[in-house]
Amino acid sequence: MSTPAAGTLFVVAAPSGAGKSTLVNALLEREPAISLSISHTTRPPRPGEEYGRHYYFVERAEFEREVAEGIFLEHAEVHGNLYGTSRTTVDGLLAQSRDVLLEIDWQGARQIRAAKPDCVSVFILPPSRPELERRLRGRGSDAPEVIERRLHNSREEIAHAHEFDYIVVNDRFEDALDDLQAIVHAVRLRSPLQWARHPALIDALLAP
Ligand SMILES: Nc1ncnc2c1ncn2[C@@H]1O[C@H](COP(=O)(O)OP(=O)(O)OP(=O)(O)O)[C@@H](O)[C@H]1O
Ligand SMILES: Nc1nc2c(ncn2[C@@H]2O[C@H](COP(=O)(O)O)[C@@H](O)[C@H]2O)c(=O)[nH]1
Repeated sequence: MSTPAAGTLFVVAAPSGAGKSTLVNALLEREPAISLSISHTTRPPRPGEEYGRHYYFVERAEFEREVAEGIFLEHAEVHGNLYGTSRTTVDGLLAQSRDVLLEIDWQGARQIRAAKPDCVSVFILPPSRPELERRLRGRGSDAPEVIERRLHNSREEIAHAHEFDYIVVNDRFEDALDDLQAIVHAVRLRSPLQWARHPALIDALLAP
């Protein structure tokens, strides 16, 4: 008997505040067959965030022990906190032919590409730097110094956009969501899309 095909691993990254989580949550409502991997992190929970639903919140010592035990498929330090993806969770879901989505940073995406070359990676861009800042501040979830750090780090994140298979601009939310869903459908149909790479927008977002 032949082995059933493994699911697809989707990787989504973005500079903080571009709207990645909001887009991914809306995509998962449209595509309930995709499982979201819940990461481990040493970041303290934001108001309303729950253990096991948004993240597995752990102390740094515990996270470092887990790294040493090899439980992570990828892990990275992002904005001063550690984040990691459980290997057994992802491999278990893929083996059950489930599609899995990882919301991770560019460093993690690089590690995933090396470990799982068949993964499909998507980078979300904001339409402009002022809009990215408006969204980060408007979210109201982070202290001013955390927002400054994330805005500063956004340049490095965006500088890696070209490493991703697809780039989606999150200007009008519904358009970006349609784009993300079109990518998922194209992957399922094994019919790669011709997709814009947005070099001028990337240059503008990286400009001093
Ligand atoms: N297209 C959009 N237009 C206007 N606001 C948006 C749009 N998409 C998302 N937002 C808002 O921007 C804010 C940041 O979104 P979100 O929390 O999803 O960002 P993120 O990229 O996941 O950030 P982080 O990586 O820090 O978690 C939220 O308040 C969200 O409602
Ligand atoms: N490499 C990884 N990056 C991750 C993971 N989970 C989340 N992230 C990224 O961290 C930043 C900040 O997230 P926040 O929830 O504190 O706003 C963001 O870019 C996430 O995508 C992970 O498991 N590995």
